[in-house]
Amino acid sequence: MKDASFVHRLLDVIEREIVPLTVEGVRAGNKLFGAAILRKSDFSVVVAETNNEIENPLWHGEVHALKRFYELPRDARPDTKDCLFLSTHEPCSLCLSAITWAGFDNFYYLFSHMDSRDSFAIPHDLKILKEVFTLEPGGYNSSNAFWDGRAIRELASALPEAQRQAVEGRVATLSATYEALSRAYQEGKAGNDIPLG
Ligand SMILES: Nc1nc2[nH]cnc2c(=O)[nH]1
Repeated sequence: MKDASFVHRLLDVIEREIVPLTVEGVRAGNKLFGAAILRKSDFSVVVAETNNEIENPLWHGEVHALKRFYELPRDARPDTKDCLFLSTHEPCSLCLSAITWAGFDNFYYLFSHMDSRDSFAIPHDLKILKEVFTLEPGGYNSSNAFWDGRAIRELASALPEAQRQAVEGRVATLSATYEALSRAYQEGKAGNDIPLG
């Protein structure tokens, strides 16, 4: 079981490292997705990034973080097996593949594919899984030969009740932050040159 301090550290990274980048990214017209790569040894952040689809529709938050990661000099870049992959939203099919090809054995995310569709009005992740891979929501193999993918709230649900509630309180605050980012993105997206907006 992952302890409460681990869960809080992931939320800290989202709040302090990813959200500020995403505020800027959304202001520029990008979606609200973000990601970070942390060292397993001390949970320090190697890179944090945010979605940059207005530059390139492949620069999803996760892929953009991987791009930055591989731009680091080799001696400043830990092996992916020694890293945690953190994503604000459950990785889409593109990002699941990128995380796999980069050699991570894990990822953690805050919001689910269904949240992306229902709370953030971005249906494409689930639609691509259904149309291209014939997968229903929750239908991909979240524990497989390559990695274990876990929702932060699933980790929280295994904690003692008071600790679970403390995590849920922080998740509620973050949800409000992301709802505001979502409104800003949706209001401005008509003029953006993003194929699946
Ligand atoms: N997880 C995730 N899903 C997306 N769907 C569209 N863009 C993104 C992104 O950057 N991350």
